[in-house]
Amino acid sequence: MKVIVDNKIPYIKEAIEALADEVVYLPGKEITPEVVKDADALITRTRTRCDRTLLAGSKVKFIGTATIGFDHIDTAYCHEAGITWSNCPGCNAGAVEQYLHSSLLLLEQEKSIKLKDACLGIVGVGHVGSRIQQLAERLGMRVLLNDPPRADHGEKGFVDLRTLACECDIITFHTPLERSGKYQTYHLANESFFNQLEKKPYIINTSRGEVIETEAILNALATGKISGAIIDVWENEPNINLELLDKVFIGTPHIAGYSADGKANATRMVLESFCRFFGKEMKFSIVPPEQPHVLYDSNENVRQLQMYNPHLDCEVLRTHPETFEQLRSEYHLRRE
Ligand SMILES: NC(=O)c1ccc[n+]([C@@H]2O[C@H](COP(=O)([O-])OP(=O)(O)OC[C@H]3O[C@@H](n4cnc5c(N)ncnc54)[C@H](O)[C@@H]3O)[C@@H](O)[C@H]2O)c1
Ligand SMILES: O=C(O)[C@H](O)[C@H](O)COP(=O)(O)O
Repeated sequence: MKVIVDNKIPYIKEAIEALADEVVYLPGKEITPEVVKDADALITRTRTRCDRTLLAGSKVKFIGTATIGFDHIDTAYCHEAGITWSNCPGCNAGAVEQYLHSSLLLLEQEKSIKLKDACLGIVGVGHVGSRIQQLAERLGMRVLLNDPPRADHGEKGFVDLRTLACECDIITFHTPLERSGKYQTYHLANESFFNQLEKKPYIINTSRGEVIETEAILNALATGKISGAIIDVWENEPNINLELLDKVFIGTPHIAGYSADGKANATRMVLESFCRFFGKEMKFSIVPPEQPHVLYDSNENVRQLQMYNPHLDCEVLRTHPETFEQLRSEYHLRRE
């Protein structure tokens, strides 16, 4: 069996080489139709678009993406072509929670937002959003939740986006990228959304860049409809809008989910799916490296920012925005 593996998936080598006859490691962008033609399986990340162009005429039967998001997989085409695919739900939700926690503390320390008096709006309350809800409640914030698919399933406790727009001091996006349909999220935050905002909130996006319309958020920043933004995901990565990078409070190169713990979860989960599909025994143990010995501060907030301060990632990106993809692929995976 031949498997193509994205060469930036950590902790996978020993396990996959024990499971497959031939393993080819490549950068995500170099996984081409030529390469996948005689492969049985792909283990990818978000950097490989898996669609008809890549897969037509190939032997591929299984695609596992070692990520939460799967908007890079054309699931309708996979269904049509009889290709089974899987993602890793929740694998790096803890890392995104860490990113949000540090970001909220920085808003309090540097932008004079009193978290205990503030209202946080969460758009999309799935694996990540639910953790952010619990985090915000621990921080003493008032929380409003928006999740139309869950509300339509009869679940209680959700409000519409307009209510979030009217009442929130901070609004954070955690939806999948849906380009069309009843629950479209493509450009969910557009001109009309920003026009509804009443409290000049801060906007946070760690979901997918296309959930926020770049021109609309730039306009909202310029006209003071929002007080600022924290942006980890961008339209058109890696060629991001430099004016937006310049204007945001914090801008990072799509690394909110980049913890060693989250990456190990992803690798383990993708291998488990692979084994389930091919009927192989799961003999591997994928764990992140041991925690480094660091003397952490006894104050909880200081310790949180000591463990992860997104300003540092922002500084590097602002200095060299042209290295967006390199900053990601060479990222020093942090610990949760
Ligand atoms: N920046 C990063 O490094 C990073 C890391 C992890 C996940 N992500 C992204 O974060 C997003 C959330 O991940 P998750 O694991 O929580 O996904 P999830 O599927 O568990 O949850 C998404 C939630 O959004 C809801 N939703 C769908 N359409 C909606 C709409 N139109 N309006 C409001 N809510 C809607 C769903 O009902 C669901 O509850 C995804 O886009 C994922 O790709 C980014
Ligand atoms: O969807 C996800 O899990 C995240 O966006 C993740 O951080 C993307 O990871 P990558 O494709 O860069 O490995």
